Amino acid sequence: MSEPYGKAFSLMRAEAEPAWRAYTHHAFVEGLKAGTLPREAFLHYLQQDYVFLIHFSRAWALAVVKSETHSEMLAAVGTVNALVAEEMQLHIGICEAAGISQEALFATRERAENLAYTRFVLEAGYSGDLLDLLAALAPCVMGYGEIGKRLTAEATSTLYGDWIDTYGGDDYQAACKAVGTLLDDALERRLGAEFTSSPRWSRLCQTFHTATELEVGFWQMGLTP
Ligand SMILES: Cc1ncc(C[n+]2csc(CCO)c2C)c(N)n1
Repeated sequence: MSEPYGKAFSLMRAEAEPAWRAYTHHAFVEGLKAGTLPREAFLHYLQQDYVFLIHFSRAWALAVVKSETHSEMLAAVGTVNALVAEEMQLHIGICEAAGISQEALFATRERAENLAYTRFVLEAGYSGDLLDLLAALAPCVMGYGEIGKRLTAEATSTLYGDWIDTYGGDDYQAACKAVGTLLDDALERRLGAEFTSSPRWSRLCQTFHTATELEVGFWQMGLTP
């Protein structure tokens, strides 16, 4: 399928090249695929990502605040729940197995690349509407969906299999589709069916592009514990 996560996402992704490819094919990702990523880098990334998820949960909670319909609220609240109940749980589990306690995880000092990304997303939501916020959130959700799907098919090692299964699995792929539908519907509701002709479109694509670059920075941070 050429638009597995909806129409707007496909258009925004095309506008964000080559940053999109740098994000989804980063050396960190290729290391997960081949099992060559040093364990130390992976655990460092997971600890930072735990802090990232705390702020991302806040951003998705803001999407509930910025919703204008019940179905928008349902989609946003479903993501808040998936984040807090499942994704953060994955990090806690893997870190605990590696001897990093939940207290240590919570006390992780946030790296600047991490802080820049989540505060950029929150600011997009604070000063804008649901569209500005979703444009900043989409690269994270769909990027990991693409990476998970590709690595499920191409991985040559089982070392990072739990991580790959989480994002390549049916549940997560369904969540990406749901966010794609939320984005398409929210755009149509606010800007009309021809949303790419709206004067707001280029700014939304710019927000998506910046968030994509911040994802590249996050992977790069992961490689430098
Ligand atoms: C740097 C970074 N980017 C994206 C994700 C993936 N992710 C974060 S929130 C969310 C949506 C709800 O599941 C998803 C998929 C991550 N973990 N870390």
